[in-house]
Amino acid sequence: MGHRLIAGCSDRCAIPHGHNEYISVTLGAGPANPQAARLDGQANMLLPFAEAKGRWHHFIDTRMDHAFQLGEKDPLLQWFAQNEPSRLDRLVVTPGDPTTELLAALLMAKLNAILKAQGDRLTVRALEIRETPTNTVRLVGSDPAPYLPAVTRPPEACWWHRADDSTRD
Ligand SMILES: Nc1nc2c(c(=O)[nH]1)N=C([C@H](O)[C@H](O)COP(=O)(O)OP(=O)(O)OP(=O)(O)O)CN2
Repeated sequence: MGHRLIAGCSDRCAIPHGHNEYISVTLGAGPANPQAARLDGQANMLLPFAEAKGRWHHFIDTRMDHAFQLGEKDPLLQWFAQNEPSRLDRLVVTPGDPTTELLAALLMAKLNAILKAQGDRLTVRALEIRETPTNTVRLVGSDPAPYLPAVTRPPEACWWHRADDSTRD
């Protein structure tokens, strides 16, 4: 992925640069029906691994991999809108700078929305982003709300609360 941080980190961080980020997710039995966590003595799967991973991997592989993460006030957004509008869908637009902390919270919200749309059979227990070998952010639990910046628009107008593949509004 690529990104830049313009709100006060450092000159170095304000130059567009990239990281090979690794995102790890821990899932548990879903909240919809805790009884459903008991294995049935036959197939003995909460959900086939392929099904549990498929939707999320599709989002990560098609929308996060090689994306350019920009804060919603970054003037580079306007540049893409004017000069390369066909690439707008390759942007991940964030409320404020796209730090690792923020991305962890946004992606936890996105995964919550996706799992809910898949029937609440699984729930997030933790999400970790390793940005570099020396920088890792790990959110434990399933509620990113305490970390998400306050935004004035309703949840459905925020891509991270929608179960679709959007990464901007
Ligand atoms: N709290 C945060 N601080 C910083 C973040 C962040 O997401 N959250 N991000 C950055 C930049 O992305 C920067 O590119 C990475 O930081 P840095 O540690 O300087 O990266 P290095 O690969 O140079 O790490 P070294 O261990 O120093 O080699 C900055 N800060």
